[in-house]
Amino acid sequence: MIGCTTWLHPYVFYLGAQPACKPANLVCVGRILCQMVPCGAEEVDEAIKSAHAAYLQWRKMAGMERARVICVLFIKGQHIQLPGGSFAYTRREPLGVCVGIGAWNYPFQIASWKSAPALACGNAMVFKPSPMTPVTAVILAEIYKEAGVPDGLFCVVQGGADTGTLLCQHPKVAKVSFTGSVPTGKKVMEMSAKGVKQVTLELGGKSPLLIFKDCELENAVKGALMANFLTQGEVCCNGTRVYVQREIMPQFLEKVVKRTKAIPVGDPLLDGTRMGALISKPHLEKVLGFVSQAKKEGAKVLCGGEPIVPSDPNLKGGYFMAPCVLDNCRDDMTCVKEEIFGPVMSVLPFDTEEEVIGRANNTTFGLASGVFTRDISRAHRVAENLEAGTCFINNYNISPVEVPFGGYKMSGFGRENGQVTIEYYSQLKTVVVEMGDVDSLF
Ligand SMILES: NC(=O)c1ccc[n+]([C@@H]2O[C@H](COP(=O)([O-])OP(=O)(O)OC[C@H]3O[C@@H](n4cnc5c(N)ncnc54)[C@H](O)[C@@H]3O)[C@@H](O)[C@H]2O)c1
Ligand SMILES: CCCCC=O
Repeated sequence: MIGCTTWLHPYVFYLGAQPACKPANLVCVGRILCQMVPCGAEEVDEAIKSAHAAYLQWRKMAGMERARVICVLFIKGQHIQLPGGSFAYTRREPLGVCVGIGAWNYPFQIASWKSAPALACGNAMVFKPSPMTPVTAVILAEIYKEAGVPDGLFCVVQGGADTGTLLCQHPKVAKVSFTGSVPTGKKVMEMSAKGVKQVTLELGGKSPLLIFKDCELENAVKGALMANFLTQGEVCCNGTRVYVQREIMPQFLEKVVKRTKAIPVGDPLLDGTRMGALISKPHLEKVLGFVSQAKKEGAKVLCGGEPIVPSDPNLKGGYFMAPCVLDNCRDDMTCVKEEIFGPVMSVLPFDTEEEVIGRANNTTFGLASGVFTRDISRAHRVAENLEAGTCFINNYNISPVEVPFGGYKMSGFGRENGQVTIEYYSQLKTVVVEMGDVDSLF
């Protein structure tokens, strides 16, 4: 393990049932997966120092040399011609030791999306996974080690808010890339500002999905399911406010409810399963609380919204719930305004394009959005007018690693994935070269 600081003890981690992160030999949920000790000031300092020592060697390596252990994107500067044959050029240089702090819902991807470009640009990274999902970042450290990444360059520290705070406040840290909720993101930004550290914030969302009457309805229904129920609905960019043009609402609801009721919920290691358990008991209770609140505010539950105890005795301790579709929703309801982060779809009618764009943008979030229509002009017009970092046209939740991902408004700033990531893990040095004599004023 490369400089991988992982201790065993008091932190107790329960196994959720996320297909992406679940070890293959464990099928039970609600049981202890592992126990770890949160890192304190001494361990955090040790990890940052070891990352810094590795960085001093790594930063000197050419992109081609780094490419032997990590697939390096083309990192290049510019040449700028000046009068009299003089010129300037720019170099993209690394920032130093970067910190990555991750959420629990995409633990391996978040660790990879942050560390791979950071290392490719010549930085070191100290990564803190969520205390709910501490294991996969350690596996990533082992993968890097096997690939030939130098010792100390990628360090994993375990812990929660206190450890995260120590990382953000450490004077040797040049940048913090954070994925998590808006309230924690604000704290991270505040702490980083004190040390004038660069920040990338990948925060929460409450994204709109607009379904026009001229859409291909089967695709729109499938898209709405992808936008709401992928990974138990625990996805930041989910399109949980589903606006459907009034004329097609009955057909849409009939199809969406039929498909939702048929989603196989259970053991994510089985091929046929399409939805696992939620991450924890408190989170399940929070999501169910949103459903109760929605009912009190006038929403109608068309299906799901209640806990499920699967028939398999191995799954009895798990935090399963039936995916839920809410009808009769209004823009002022809690379920429509707040991020639920569970399998709950809120459906709302609309009449005109102008009206729905105004309603879709009436939120402090701006992570993603989607539109289903056969009208190509409308599709691009809507994409332009929605205030969000991503707009999916005639599909939803397609996020390949080549494509930039990130938010507008309170969903954050900076981008992950794609070529543009280089800008967020490097700084620009300008070198000015005089080819003649110095024309001095003095
Ligand atoms: N935009 C994105 O790319 C993206 C991706 C995944 C998840 N998310 C968001 O993440 C949230 C769910 O994740 P969560 O519950 O783990 O979020 P969270 O904000 O509670 O925690 C995120 C991380 O921050 C750490 N942390 C907590 N307090 C801290 C502090 N004071 N200083 C430094 N670090 C601190 C946590 O230990 C954890 O590692 C949702 O809002 C979801 O939308 C966003
Ligand atoms: C595209 C997946 C981003 C992760 C959000 O929760």
